[in-house]
Amino acid sequence: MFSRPTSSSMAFPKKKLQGLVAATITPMTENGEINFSVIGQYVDYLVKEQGVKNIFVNGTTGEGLSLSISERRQVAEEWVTKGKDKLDQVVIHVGALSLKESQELAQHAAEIGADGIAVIAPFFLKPWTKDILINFLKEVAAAAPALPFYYYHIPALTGVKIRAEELLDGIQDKIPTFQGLKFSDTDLLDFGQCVDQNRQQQFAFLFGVDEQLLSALVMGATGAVGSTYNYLGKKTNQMLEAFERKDLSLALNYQFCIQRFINFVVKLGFGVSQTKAIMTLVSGIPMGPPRLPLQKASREFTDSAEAKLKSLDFLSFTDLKDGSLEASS
Ligand SMILES: CC(=O)N[C@@H]([C@@H](O)[C@H](O)[C@H](O)CO)[C@@H](O)CC(=O)C(=O)O
Repeated sequence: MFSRPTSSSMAFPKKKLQGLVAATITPMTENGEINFSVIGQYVDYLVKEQGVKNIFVNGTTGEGLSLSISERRQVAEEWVTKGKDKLDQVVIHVGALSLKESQELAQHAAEIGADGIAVIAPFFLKPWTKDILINFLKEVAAAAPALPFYYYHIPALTGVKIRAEELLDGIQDKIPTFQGLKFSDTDLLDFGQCVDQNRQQQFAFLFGVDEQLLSALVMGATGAVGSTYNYLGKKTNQMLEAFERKDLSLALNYQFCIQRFINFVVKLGFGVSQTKAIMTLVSGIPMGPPRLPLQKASREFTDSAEAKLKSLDFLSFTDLKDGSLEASS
């Protein structure tokens, strides 16, 4: 249970953000406009077919930084509207290079009834110290004083290498709405220390490297945000359940199986464009092409990914049995 003391000015969520959070794709039409018409269907698909009831909107997978501010507002609004009474939590990524734009988006997220906001480090003119980064985040958080705030740590993309463990040290004194970390990095020492040093705070520790989630669960991750939960949510939920039951051998089977797929596509070249193609294939909902500078995934990629998904039984959602690790390729 979420038990952090609350101040009267803050509307904390009924419950802590935990479990799987799908980093949503922004569906687009063939001519590059946002395809709002499929978002309702997308919500139903996540909930009914993948068992995923939390979403992270306008992040990396959602091409948030490639959208205009007006588009980001409309996308956020559509997900909140279509997710009402269906989703548990809708977190909006409001990070931007301009503090003012970020604040505008944060305020907007509060107005439309989102459940939280997340922010990456500005990545062109960069903050070089922890204190400067905190100051930036604090100014954004202050624009939505009633919304839980998450820091989105993704150093490989932002180039801001300030360790999350350092950043979290005393963060709530500066940002009272701080409620958790989305950690999209493979440094498990940093992640483990974030958990170890902040257990008392009841923060959400959301891991963002899907192929390594089991290791992060061992380190104390309380949830996960990722692109593959759009179409491998059900499989990953089975892994979470096995971990919860302390059946580590079965949990490892699931993680290895998921790794086989991710390893396969990574070798072919994997990113947001390929995520769009795989999601279209698995869900049947057209995600469309990505926006420039990204390029549409090739036909060869989609065919190979489909064959791999079939060979791993990922299109039929059958349960893995303990020992199937040896049987599958
Ligand atoms: C760099 C990147 O896109 N990482 C993904 C992962 O889900 C990633 O696609 C997955 O682990 C496969 O490598 C997420 O961390 C990104 C994410 O949550 C987001 O879209 O904001």
